[in-house]
Amino acid sequence: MQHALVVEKVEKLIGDFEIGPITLKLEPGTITALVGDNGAGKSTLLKMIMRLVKKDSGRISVTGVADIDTEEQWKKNVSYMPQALTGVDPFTCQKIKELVSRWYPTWDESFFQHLVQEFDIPLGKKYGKLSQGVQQKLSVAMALAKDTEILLLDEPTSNMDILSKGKLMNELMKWMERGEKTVIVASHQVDDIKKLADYIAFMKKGDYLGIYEKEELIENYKKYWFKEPLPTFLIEGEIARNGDKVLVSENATKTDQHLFDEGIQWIDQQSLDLDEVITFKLT
Ligand SMILES: Nc1ncnc2c1ncn2[C@@H]1O[C@H](COP(=O)(O)OP(=O)(O)OP(=O)(O)O)[C@@H](O)[C@H]1O
Repeated sequence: MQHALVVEKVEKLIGDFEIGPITLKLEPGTITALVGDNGAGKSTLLKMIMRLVKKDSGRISVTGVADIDTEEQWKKNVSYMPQALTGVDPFTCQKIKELVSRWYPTWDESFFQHLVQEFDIPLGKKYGKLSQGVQQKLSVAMALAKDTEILLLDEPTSNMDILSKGKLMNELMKWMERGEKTVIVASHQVDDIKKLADYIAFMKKGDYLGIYEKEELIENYKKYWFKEPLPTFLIEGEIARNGDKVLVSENATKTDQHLFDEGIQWIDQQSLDLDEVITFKLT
């Protein structure tokens, strides 16, 4: 399988804060949510992929090309929506769009105009005068209109209202159907992750905890209820207990087998919600 984006053993030291090593191999046609606590290193990873921050070691390659030499080649393949645009406050949205779009040979003007309508973006207004939510709408509209194969989104909906978030989800899903698109989205929004992500990659305090298929991850985490108190020894897969009759597992297959072997019967069993899974992963 040809991966669309490969991040291999990437490391970065910021002061005494270590990020990585991070290894991610992303298949075309997938959305990966990058999830972690504040300051975990998610934005820094996206910036390293975007070459805005220099990595100390490791390799980042796109569609099998280890070193894309020119800016031009890079821009054909990758677009990035940062948390905030800097240095553009005095410019109108229209001007910013003109400055950005000319660099992208794949720029889709009619799609951009569709997003302007959909999100009600005031093209004639100065960026610095817009609310943060509207600034995000412009950023995301430009990122999608670049129509590159790889798209990196850093907290795209953190300031958006509920209606706009929903619209963006739908636009992004439709956008994925345009071709072999590969997306990484750094997000704290569980609803977005639930709806969009095929994979979830976790970071915690600079450490990379791995990448998981979302459905598989949800299936693995289960809560069990028992009639009788549990034995004191650790059950395989166990990660938490509430009292002595409720157990949480991160590997339901192993837990089921162990309980069966020990002749312990549960009275109820339930999958965890994604926000609970994320909480367990990051604590
Ligand atoms: N330019 C910089 N100078 C100094 N420290 C930095 C710089 N950029 C990032 N850091 C530090 O690196 C760490 C990772 O920051 P980063 O912004 O990548 O985290 P994050 O996971 O995106 O956080 P959040 O969820 O809050 O956006 C933090 O401790 C941050 O303070």
